[in-house]
Amino acid sequence: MSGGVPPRALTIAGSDSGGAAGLQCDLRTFLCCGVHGTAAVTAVTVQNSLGVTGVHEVPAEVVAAQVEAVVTDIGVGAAKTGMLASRAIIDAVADVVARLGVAPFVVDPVSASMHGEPLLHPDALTAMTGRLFPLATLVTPNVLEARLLTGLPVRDRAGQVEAARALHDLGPRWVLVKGGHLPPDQPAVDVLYDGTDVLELSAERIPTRHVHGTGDALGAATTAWLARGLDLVEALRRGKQYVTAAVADAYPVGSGVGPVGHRWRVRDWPAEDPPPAVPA
Ligand SMILES: Nc1ncnc2c1ncn2[C@@H]1O[C@H](COP(=O)(O)OP(=O)(O)O)[C@@H](O)[C@H]1O
Ligand SMILES: Cc1ncc(COP(=O)(O)OP(=O)(O)O)c(N)n1
Repeated sequence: MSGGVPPRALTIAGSDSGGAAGLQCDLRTFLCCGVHGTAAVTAVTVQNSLGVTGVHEVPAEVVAAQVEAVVTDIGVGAAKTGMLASRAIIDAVADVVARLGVAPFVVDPVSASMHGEPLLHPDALTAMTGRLFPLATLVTPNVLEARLLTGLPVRDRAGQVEAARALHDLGPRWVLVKGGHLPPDQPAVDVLYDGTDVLELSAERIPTRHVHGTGDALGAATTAWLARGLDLVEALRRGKQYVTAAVADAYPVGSGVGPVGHRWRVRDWPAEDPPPAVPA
């Protein structure tokens, strides 16, 4: 990334104090994909490997101001959303993204932590689908979010396709229904739908309990590759490769669920050595 202006990507997301998911995961992934990362913080969560015990929301106008400050000065080649917390924040994000023409725009409709604590007020769901989905290049619900948003059972691949079709009717260009939460005997298959064709992105399910941050890693890597100019399908293929490698590189920290790993991208730095000095 030396010399010249690097590609830039923006995450509009919450902070995970445990460092596994949220904007910490997104910024780490952006770097690992060769992109300068920027962040508009939506909420501060009190979170570790065992779960979320507190949420402090950022005022909606401050979230929008962060987006505007980044877009109008640094520039944004692609953006993603993570935890948006409230209807007011969703409305503010939709307004500023539409006004500034932020695109491509990846919307991960994060509704709960992997331990089940809510990360989105229930009354914000209609704003998510009504305001944000029509602006989205890609929406990336997991199986639980697809159930919540459609009311469909979504138990297998056929259910993923049915949900993707229903969600596509709400206005996004592409829908990806992720398969990480399907039963462990099924492969990790994500279903992509563009209104006409269904494409499967499949990977072997890696047997680990340390899967905190999978959704964010997939969305952020895809956003990074969009910022680098790839088309959606190729960016998503690389995002899927990234998250599969990250799950394979997951590690335990804390006494609960550990994070997916990003160290495979910097393997050339021996663990015992400091990273190269930054020139003054
Ligand atoms: N054990 C696993 N092995 C390989 N890939 C996985 C595993 N668990 C999740 N994934 C992949 O991680 C990505 C995120 O999926 P998912 O866990 O469903 O989303 P979220 O993190 O939003 O709940 C998807 O590409 C999914 O297929
Ligand atoms: C602050 C914050 N944002 C998002 C999440 C959920 O992360 P995600 O990668 O979508 O899901 P898991 O793979 O961790 O289930 C979070 N926990 N905190």
